[in-house]
Amino acid sequence: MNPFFSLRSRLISKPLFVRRALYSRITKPLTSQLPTIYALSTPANQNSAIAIIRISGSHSKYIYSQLVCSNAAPPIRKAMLRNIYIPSSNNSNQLHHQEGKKILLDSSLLLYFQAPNSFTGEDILELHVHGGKAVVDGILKAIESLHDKSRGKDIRFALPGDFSRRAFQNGKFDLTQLEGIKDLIDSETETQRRSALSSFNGKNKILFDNWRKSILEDMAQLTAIIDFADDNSQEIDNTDMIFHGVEDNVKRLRDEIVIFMRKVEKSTILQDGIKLVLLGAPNVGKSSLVNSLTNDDTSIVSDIPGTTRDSIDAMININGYKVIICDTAGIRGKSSDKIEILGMEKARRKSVQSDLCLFIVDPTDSSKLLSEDVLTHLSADDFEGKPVIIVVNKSDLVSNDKMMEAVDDLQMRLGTKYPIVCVSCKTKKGIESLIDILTRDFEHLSQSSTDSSPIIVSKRVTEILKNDVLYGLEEFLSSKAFDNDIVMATENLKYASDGIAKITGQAIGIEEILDSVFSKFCIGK
Ligand SMILES: Nc1nc2c(ncn2[C@@H]2O[C@H](COP(=O)(O)OP(=O)(O)OP(=O)(O)O)[C@@H](O)[C@H]2O)c(=O)[nH]1
Repeated sequence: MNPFFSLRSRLISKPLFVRRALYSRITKPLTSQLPTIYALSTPANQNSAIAIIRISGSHSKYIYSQLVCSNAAPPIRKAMLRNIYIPSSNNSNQLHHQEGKKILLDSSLLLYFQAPNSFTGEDILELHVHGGKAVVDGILKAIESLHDKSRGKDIRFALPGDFSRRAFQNGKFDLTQLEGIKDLIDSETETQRRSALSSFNGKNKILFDNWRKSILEDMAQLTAIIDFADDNSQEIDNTDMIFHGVEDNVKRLRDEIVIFMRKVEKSTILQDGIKLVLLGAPNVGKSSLVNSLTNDDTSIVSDIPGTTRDSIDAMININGYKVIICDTAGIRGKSSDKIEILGMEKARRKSVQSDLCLFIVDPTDSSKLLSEDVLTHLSADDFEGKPVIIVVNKSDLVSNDKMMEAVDDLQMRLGTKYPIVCVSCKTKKGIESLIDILTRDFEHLSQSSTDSSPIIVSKRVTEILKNDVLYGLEEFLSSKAFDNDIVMATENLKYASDGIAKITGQAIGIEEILDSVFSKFCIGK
């Protein structure tokens, strides 16, 4: 028997493909047997003008009719203003409907989406209700009261990520797109939003699908070699050529994935935040600069040297970049104060671990422009190659000539290695130029610019890319070189292609993957 028989049969037995194909032909969602779910999709326990309750599943229309006390079908995809009442279908609520009196809960805007043309692929009802706690609780209770399993009305509160999970199960999105939606909701800055949007729009999905297609094509070629070898056929005498062709493809793909991973690595800085550390002698204006960049009073500013005795981290947004700015205790000469010594040591450590440093100097006293401590720190081995910007602060206190003198002096002692920016935290002069320089450095650090979106993928995706996809491709390349065992080599390619299937959610037995992905979503998503 051809050793590839089972391999080939496994290749064509992807249940999700089959399910997707089926889904495109029928309108009934694949999740139609599941309970109808509902949840508050906007933040809980907060008073707001509007709160949105989302309901998804086959009983959405029933819930609509019970809440609005009408047997007419809801208009599809049309906003409608309706009174929402406590449902009468349930015995306990009969009391509320004595003498035909309906109990009004709210007057709300409703939207109805009919399967399969909805986010989940199921019937969806959205209730845009007034955002008071009592209103929301009352309506959620009203929906809950409609659950009656004996009458086939299985209705339950949604678990975290339930709506997205249904969207996935009904083939509306793949996992990378849904992770993109989660990132979009979590995004705090413009660059995070842009990268999340490109995942959500399916940019990564297309890339991953193409990679998988390429591996499957290579596997098909190798399978053909085995088939012909089994038949003892002379028809393919150029098997070596095919093999080398596959090998070249795999090498190309491996290199492409390595470059992709590098870009992902650079882009993760956007999620975690760029670490920006401020250094300089006491009283040069480090805390004032933090406040100028953040436009608030994050740091304590005082004219007593040594006010900042420990490092202070603050998350700020500079031109759309998430930045963890660290105001340090400064670097100064000898001190006998234990806390000060610890603070300076921490400042050194922080600067070594940072992505970028700002060295702030004060031009008012040229004798203190660059202390020996600062020079020693800049030339330290563990600081080698660190991007640094020299900021000459307090420009409002010196004449233009004195400022130029200070800049010349700095260039003479430091060379042209570091950009020098003159600012005044008091008048804000030069702060915009500093932000421009910082933005260029951030672009460089994260390999992102307005024309090239950074790539952010989840930790789950990077781990599978590394441990399954790249591993499988590397193993293919080495097992092939080792003993030309095509069966073994092809199994390695299968391992890589299954890895991609796990990423997008096309793999067999993905329940545990789904649990791990959707548990990170919030309720109502
Ligand atoms: N005129 C003027 N004064 C400034 C400027 N920047 C800071 N200062 C003043 O300089 C003093 C020290 O400022 P800080 O921001 O506390 O300096 P620091 O470097 O954080 O000080 P340490 O916490 O001691 O390390 C304060 O009185 C500030 O108001 C500036 O651009 N112009």
